[in-house]
Amino acid sequence: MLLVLAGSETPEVRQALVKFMNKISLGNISKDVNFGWNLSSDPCTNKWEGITCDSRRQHVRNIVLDQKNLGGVLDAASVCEATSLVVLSLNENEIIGTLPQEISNCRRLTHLYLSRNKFSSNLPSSLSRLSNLKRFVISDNAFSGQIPDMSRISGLLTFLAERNQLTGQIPEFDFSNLVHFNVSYNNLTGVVPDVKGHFSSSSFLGNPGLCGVPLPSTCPPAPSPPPYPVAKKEKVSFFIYLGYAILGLIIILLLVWKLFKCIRKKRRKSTPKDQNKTISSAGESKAPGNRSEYSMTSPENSMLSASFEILSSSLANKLRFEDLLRAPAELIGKGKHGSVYKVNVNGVTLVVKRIRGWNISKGDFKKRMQRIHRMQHPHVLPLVAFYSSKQEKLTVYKYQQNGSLFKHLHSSHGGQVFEWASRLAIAASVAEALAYMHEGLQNDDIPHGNMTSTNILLNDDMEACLSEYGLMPDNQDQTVVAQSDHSIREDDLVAISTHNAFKMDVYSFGVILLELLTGKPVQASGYDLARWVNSVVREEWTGEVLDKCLITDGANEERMINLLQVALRCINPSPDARPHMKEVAFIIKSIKEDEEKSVSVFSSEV
Ligand SMILES: Nc1ncnc2c1ncn2[C@@H]1O[C@H](COP(=O)(O)OP(=O)(O)OP(=O)(O)O)[C@@H](O)[C@H]1O
Repeated sequence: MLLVLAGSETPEVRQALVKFMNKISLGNISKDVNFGWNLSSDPCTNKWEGITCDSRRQHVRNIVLDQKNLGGVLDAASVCEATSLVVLSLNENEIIGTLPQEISNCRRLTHLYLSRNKFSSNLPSSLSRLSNLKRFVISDNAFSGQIPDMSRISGLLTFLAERNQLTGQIPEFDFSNLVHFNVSYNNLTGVVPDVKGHFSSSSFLGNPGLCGVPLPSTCPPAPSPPPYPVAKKEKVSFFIYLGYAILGLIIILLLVWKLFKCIRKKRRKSTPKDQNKTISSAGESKAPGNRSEYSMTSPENSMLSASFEILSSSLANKLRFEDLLRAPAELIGKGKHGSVYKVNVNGVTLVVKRIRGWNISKGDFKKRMQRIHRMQHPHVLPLVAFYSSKQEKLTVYKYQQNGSLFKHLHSSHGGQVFEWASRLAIAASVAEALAYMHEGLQNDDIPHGNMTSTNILLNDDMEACLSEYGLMPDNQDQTVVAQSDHSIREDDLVAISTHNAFKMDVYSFGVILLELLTGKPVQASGYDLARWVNSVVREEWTGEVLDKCLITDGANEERMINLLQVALRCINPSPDARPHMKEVAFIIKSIKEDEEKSVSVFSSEV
């Protein structure tokens, strides 16, 4: 009779798995009906012991055979025929022999647990090809030889190899990423590598030939290089030349110091003259942190002031355009559309964005800024004032000392995790704000135009505010569009309509969600976040894109995946297939509510 096993592993895979089981169990266990591993059944639909499959019960994902009294050898070539295998756990058995090179055929393997067995011989060099590996545990075996180079496995979180017979030096590891690392009680030698303060001596103890921090034994000084046989005469002339060189250096330093003093004197004298520069010729500092002075010529004074409008009533009494221009300004950034200055006026710290090259009339700019200002939302940073002349436009906002989302995601905070709940709250606030603005400004054709994590600022209560709404020149800056929407081909640019510009905001918001979920910057040295996430997800390794520090911090993976699905919809290459921000905001709000409920249930249980 022909046995038909619908939607299951192929006969070849089943055969390979049974072969693996025969070898690892020394041929005894396949006869044991309780294990159920045989050719007339299917590992997923007939639930072979120790096997779990994917949700559609088609492919083997995990093999967990801990404490099963297995005393044979590991046939890696056979078990890796199950190409979707993610977890292989064989802890606490009596398995003998080697870990074969063919283990690298298990390309998707993320967890490999082999502790407390009788494995021996060298670890295979092919381990470095298991690029998805997160946890590797081989403690309490008799592995010998050198630890292979696993530094290319960027997602490795655990490497536990204590109580083996490993020799040689500890190779390079990405210690800033590793969460668990232990090579104690082996025969390793040499200097302990820089573990960046992440691991204590207990990870290295019991290796008599190891030395250096964090172990108590200091390493002997490196042998000094053999003395260079220099003739006495040569030595003397060397010192003479050295003397000349030092003298020359002192003279040069003296000259530079004199020159510097002269320039400073001249500058002090010429300061009153420089203050007559107009705003359009005011010097821009070349690097953030330098100071530059705004100032204006008196004949134009009244004309310039007339183009200046204050919108925030709380600052209206205090702020005069002249004060703003005269105040010392610190350049804090140069973006695609101009420069940003931090200015202190009458005790209030403001940010002035100087927009260049926007071909919009004074009147249209004024109407646009007033329209945006009327929208008011708690998560949109209000405009304090604006200025418009033919050559340039200025917008003024209150300075947000907690900085941008970009800064919080991508700068180090002393090892502190930017926690999942905060990231989700930011996603929800920004989605809500953007949905509100889109709805109110749809008829005026004013999208945000430049949604980036640098334009999401955190206020004094660490709540997200959307900044610089509507500052992108309408459809003018096509290269900006092309840069931020990677789905748009250059020859399609002419076709970009305002409708698409709103959908562009949705795309850019999706990318911000990816930044929140992965903790990775949008672009760095040739790599592109949206493209990378799409490629990993296509390979069905969805969970792999999530920020590791969130996972180790106990963030809920299911809700992260839900948010990832929203992000993927937003970055759909086809603008029309992207959802409206209103729908996006609704979904994120419900994910956030789920999160809050689970936290409150958890705290009431505690
Ligand atoms: N109101 C503000 N308070 C504090 N920091 C701000 C404020 N506005 C802008 N910044 C910060 O100033 C820097 C420069 O801002 P800018 O908007 O020019 O840069 P960008 O967002 O990288 O470029 P662009 O918006 O032109 O694409 C950014 O780091 C931004 O987060």
